[in-house]
Amino acid sequence: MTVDATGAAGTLGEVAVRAAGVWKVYGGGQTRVEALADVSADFGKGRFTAIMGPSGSGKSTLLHCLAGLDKPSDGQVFLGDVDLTKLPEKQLTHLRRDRIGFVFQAFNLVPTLTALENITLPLDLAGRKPDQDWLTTVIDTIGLTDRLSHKPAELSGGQQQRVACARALVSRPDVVFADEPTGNLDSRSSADVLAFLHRSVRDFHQTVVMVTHDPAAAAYADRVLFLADGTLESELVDPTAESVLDTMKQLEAAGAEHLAG
Ligand SMILES: Nc1ncnc2c1ncn2[C@@H]1O[C@H](COP(=O)(O)OP(=O)(O)OP(=O)(O)O)[C@@H](O)[C@H]1O
Repeated sequence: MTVDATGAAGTLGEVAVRAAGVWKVYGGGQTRVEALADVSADFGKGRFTAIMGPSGSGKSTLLHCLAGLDKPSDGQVFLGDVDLTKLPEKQLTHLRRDRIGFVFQAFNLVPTLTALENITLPLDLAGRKPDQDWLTTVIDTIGLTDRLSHKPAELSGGQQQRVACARALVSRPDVVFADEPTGNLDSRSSADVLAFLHRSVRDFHQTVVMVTHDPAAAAYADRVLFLADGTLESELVDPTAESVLDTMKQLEAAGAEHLAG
């Protein structure tokens, strides 16, 4: 299925990232796995998109290809009008550093640095000065002003993940890619992190693409794409936890029927 929704709820907007006929094939012969099979999708600028699907359906592979962390076997990925699949590794590294933010399930903070130093690390590495107004806005929004001098080990999991989100946003990237950002968190901390990502989109026009297993997490997004066996099977605009759950059940039932048939 080709999904061509450049924005949610019928608003046609600019495209931040585009997958065009993306394939990712591992192995060959009897061990050949089509992790992605001809996936095409647009991810609107200033939108929050969730990617869902059963285990092994290709979610992480798609996220990694979209973020330039992995090369598709075939097809193209555009960040704005730059084709990531054509970029030499060095330019790709610079582009990831300057234009993309990442949030992973394991918070990946540097243990010897304070929360503030972790947040500004991407800019320090790039030799850039933070935009003070934006830095203050991000820090105010994550709600950790009184914890900035703490090391990661002195913060809860939810607080560490909010620091990781702030780090992803500090350079005002074109897109933040989040891979199961709430996978290690309890429901209260998950809600804090998701509310922050949601606010970064709604109030600050950032763009977020998030892989999740959790229907409640997906409900924070403007739009949910559902993968099954490496292909896009379905899409929901303005999702609720209930509508996401229903769609997942339908896809699972269709998958079971397909296997039985
Ligand atoms: N490096 C690899 N070599 C071989 N097969 C791989 C590799 N990486 C992923 N795969 C396969 O590609 C398919 C998609 O994997 P992927 O990790 O993208 O799925 P996922 O939907 O993110 O799964 P999960 O929800 O369990 O994390 C799976 O069948 C997986 O076994």
